[in-house]
Amino acid sequence: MEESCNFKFCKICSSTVKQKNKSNTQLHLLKSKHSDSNKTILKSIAKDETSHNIVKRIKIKNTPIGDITKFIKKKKIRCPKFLILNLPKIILEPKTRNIHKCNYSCVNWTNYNLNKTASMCMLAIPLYFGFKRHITNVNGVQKSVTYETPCGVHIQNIEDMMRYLMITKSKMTIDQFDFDSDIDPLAKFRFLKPIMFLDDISEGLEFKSISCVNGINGEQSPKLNYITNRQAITDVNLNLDTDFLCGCDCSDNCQDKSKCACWQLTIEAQSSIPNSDKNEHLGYEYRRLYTAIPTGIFECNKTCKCNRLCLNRVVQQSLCLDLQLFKTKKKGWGVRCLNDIPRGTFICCYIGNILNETNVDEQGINYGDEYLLDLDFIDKFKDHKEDYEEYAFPSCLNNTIYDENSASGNALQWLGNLKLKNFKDSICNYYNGNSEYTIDSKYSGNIGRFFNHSCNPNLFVQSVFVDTHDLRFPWISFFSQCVIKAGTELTWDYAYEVGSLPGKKVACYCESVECKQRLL
Ligand SMILES: C[S@@+](CC[C@H](N)C(=O)[O-])C[C@H]1O[C@@H](n2cnc3c(N)ncnc32)[C@H](O)[C@@H]1O
Repeated sequence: MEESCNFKFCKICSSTVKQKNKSNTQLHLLKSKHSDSNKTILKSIAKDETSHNIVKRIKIKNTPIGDITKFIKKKKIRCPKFLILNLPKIILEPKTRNIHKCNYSCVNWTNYNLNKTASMCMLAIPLYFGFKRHITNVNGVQKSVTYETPCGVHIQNIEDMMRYLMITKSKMTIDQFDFDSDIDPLAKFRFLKPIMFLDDISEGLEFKSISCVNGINGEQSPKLNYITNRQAITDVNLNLDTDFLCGCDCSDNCQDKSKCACWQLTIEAQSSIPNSDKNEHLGYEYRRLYTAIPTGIFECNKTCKCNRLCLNRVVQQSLCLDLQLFKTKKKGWGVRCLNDIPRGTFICCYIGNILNETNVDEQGINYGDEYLLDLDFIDKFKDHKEDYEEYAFPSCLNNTIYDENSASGNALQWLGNLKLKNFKDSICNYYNGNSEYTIDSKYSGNIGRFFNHSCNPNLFVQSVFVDTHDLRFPWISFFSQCVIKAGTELTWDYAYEVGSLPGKKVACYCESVECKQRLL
C-alpha cells in the first residue's frame, strides 16, 4: 500500500503492514514484458482490497462535498486523505406505465446524449437518464441487481438489457450497465489534500479528463506529449489501407457471433491451435472480456457495416473511465480509478511511438527502457503453436511472402493454415525479415504508460486487431481481471525476466502478498 488511509483502526492498512514483512517467494521467470496467459481470475474482492491501494470507505448520502469535513470533525475521525462519496444525484426518475410493448418512445423522452456524459461515471449514466438500479436481498444472503427502465420495466440480466436497448433503439451502450451487486455505480474517490493538482493531463484529448495529484511532495506532473493514437516512426511501414482489412455486414450490432465475419476471425484464429475445440462464444461478452485470448481479438473495423453500438467494438472506443495519475511513494507515478470498475472492463490501450529493432536498441541504450513494450503477439502465438506442432510446412505456402503493397497478404488466413517446424523463421520470412516492433511511450504516450507492475495485478493485457490485420501491429489493450474498487491503483504484470539484464537489479514495491521482491 502506497499511502495508508490514516485510520488507526483500518483493518486493511494494518493487514498490509503485516504483509510487508512476509518473506520472498520464488522469483518469476517469464520471457516477455507482458503476459497474455490465462490468469486465474481473482474472485475475492476482499483479497483484492488487501493487495492494492484500498481506502477507507465513508458513505455519506446526500451530503454536499463541502459538508464532509464537518461530518468528520463531528465524528472525531482523523481527517483522511481519501473519501468515497455516494452522491445519488438522479435527474430523471422512471415513469410508471401500464403493461405495454416497449418501443422508441419508452426512452426518447430522457434525451440521452453521449456528449452530455463526459463528467459522469460510466455506470452512473443510466441513472441520470431515467433508469433506476435496485439491489435486493435474495433469501437474506445473496444480493441481486435489478434495473428499472425509463418506462418502468424491471430487468434482471444483461441479455434482457441488451434486448431492451435494441427494441427501444437506445443510443446507450451495454457497458453502461452492470449486474454485479459488489459494484456501486455512484462510488467516487476523491483525494482531499493534494500538494499539487492538475485538471487534465490529456489537455482535452481524451473524452474523459485525467486529473493528476501529488500528495507526497511538490513535484509537478510528469512531462509527456500526450497522444491518443499510436504513431509509426520512420522506417516502420504500418499500412492502414482498408484493403488490408476484411469486415462484416451485420445489422444486429454483431450479436450473432456465427454471422459476424470479424467475430469469426477471432474464433478461427483460436481454433488454429491444434487440439483446441472451436469455441463459438469466444471473444467479448457484452463488451466485457473475462480472460485473455492469446490468439488475438479481431474487432469490427472501418470496412464493416455495423455502427458504434456494435458488441465487437471495444478497445476502439474513447476513454470512458475516470482515471487519476498520482504520485506513489516508491514507484514514481501510478494510476488509480476514481469509480468502481466491473470485472472484464476495457480500461485503455498502451499508446506510443512504434519503433523497429534498430531504433529500439538505440532508444534503450541512450534513453532507458522503462517505457518500451514489445509487440510480441507473434511470439506468443508461436509459443502456443509450438507446444503442439511438429508438422511440415505446407509446400503451397512455403515461399509465400507478405506483400506490403497488395491486398493479397491475408496474414490471418496464412497464419491459421500454418503448420510448420520453425514458426518464427517462417513468420520473419513472410514479413520480409521485419517482424519485431516495440512501442515506446517515453516522450509521447497516453495514460497506459503510467500503469505500474504488480505481482498480483488487477489488469491483464490483450492483443486486439482494429485498424490492420497485419499481425505485427495489434493494439495492446488493458482489461480489468477482477472487480476494482474506486481509489485502487491499476496494475499489470510486466512479466520481466528477473536477471535477464546482467548487472541490473530493480526492486519491486508492489507490496502484494505474492510480491517476488524484484522487477528485474
Ligand atoms: C512504465 S513505467 C510506469 C510508470 C512510472 N512509475 C512513472 O513514474 O512514469 C515503469 C517504471 O515504473 C517503475 N515501477 C513500476 N512498477 C514498479 C514496482 N512494482 N516496483 C518498483 N518500481 C516500479 C519502475 O521504475 C519501472 O521501470
